Amino acid sequence: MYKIGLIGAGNMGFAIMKGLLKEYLYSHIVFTDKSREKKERIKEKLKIKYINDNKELAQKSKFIVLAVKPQNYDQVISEIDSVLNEKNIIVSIAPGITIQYIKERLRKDIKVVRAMPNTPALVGEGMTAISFSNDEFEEEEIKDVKKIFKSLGETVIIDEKYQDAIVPISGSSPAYVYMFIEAMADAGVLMGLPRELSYKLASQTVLGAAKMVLETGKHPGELKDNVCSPGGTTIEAVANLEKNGFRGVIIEGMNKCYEKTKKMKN
Ligand SMILES: NC(=O)C1=CN([C@@H]2O[C@H](COP(=O)(O)OP(=O)(O)OC[C@H]3O[C@@H](n4cnc5c(N)ncnc54)[C@H](O)[C@@H]3O)[C@@H](O)[C@H]2O)C=CC1
Ligand SMILES: O=C(O)[C@@H]1CCC=N1
Repeated sequence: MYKIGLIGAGNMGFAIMKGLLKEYLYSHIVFTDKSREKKERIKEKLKIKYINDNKELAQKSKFIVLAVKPQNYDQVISEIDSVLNEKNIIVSIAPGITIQYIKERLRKDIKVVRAMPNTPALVGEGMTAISFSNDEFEEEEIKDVKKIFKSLGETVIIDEKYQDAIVPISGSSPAYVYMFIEAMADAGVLMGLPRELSYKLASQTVLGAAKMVLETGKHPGELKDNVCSPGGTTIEAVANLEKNGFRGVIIEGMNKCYEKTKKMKN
């Protein structure tokens, strides 16, 4: 019997497995994927075993993480449904798919966790928001779920009603943070800096600024003010970014992401 079985070993499935290895032995984890080549590559890289059949994986795992695209959920759920029992816990990481949606597609009353992780799990700096179906979970099971996601980085437990809003703020947001880093590096290159040096300077600065917010507890506005010397260089950039709608563009983009999440499969 495996502790954790992952169905789907793509970007997120792989990041989760890599993170899990900080807390669990590779012999506690198993996975499936449609792609034979991907399975072989991951087995080679992480030493985690794969199974070819989703049903067999469900039969042999306590926690079953559905790490496939939302459009594959129905098919995967119907494949594993017949072998699930009350000891199983399904962990869904798909945007917009509710706990109720999954429960309605299962013949038995199986416990379902809805979580939204992100790919920085790969380097132990993930952020996962977790919701439990109701009070049917035992203390030990809640502890286990927290431990699974804790091995990927930070966790918060939230009411499921907030899950759709988690997607733009931490599930999808690494993408736009990378765009920000890329844009800063492009600007560096425009000014004559070598590309690699630009990436290093931009990404360490994003990391450092994020740590400042988390560790000083200061308002981001105050931290920004501390960088802006009166009549200095920074305020020139800040004023120009404001003129071009820097904040508005981010808020609007995230709102689009939220609207799309709500349309996924609720
Ligand atoms: N990529 C990200 O940053 C995040 C993704 N998610 C969610 O995680 C889930 C997976 O996303 P990604 O890993 O990015 O997608 P992906 O496309 O990289 O991986 C999905 C994997 O599932 C496999 N697959 C498809 N159908 C299958 C089946 N019937 N049985 C077994 N394997 C099957 C595919 O071969 C593929 O390797 C999605 O629901 C996504 O919305 C959640 C948080 C962040
Ligand atoms: O783009 C997506 O649909 C997934 C959900 C969160 C991050 N990636």
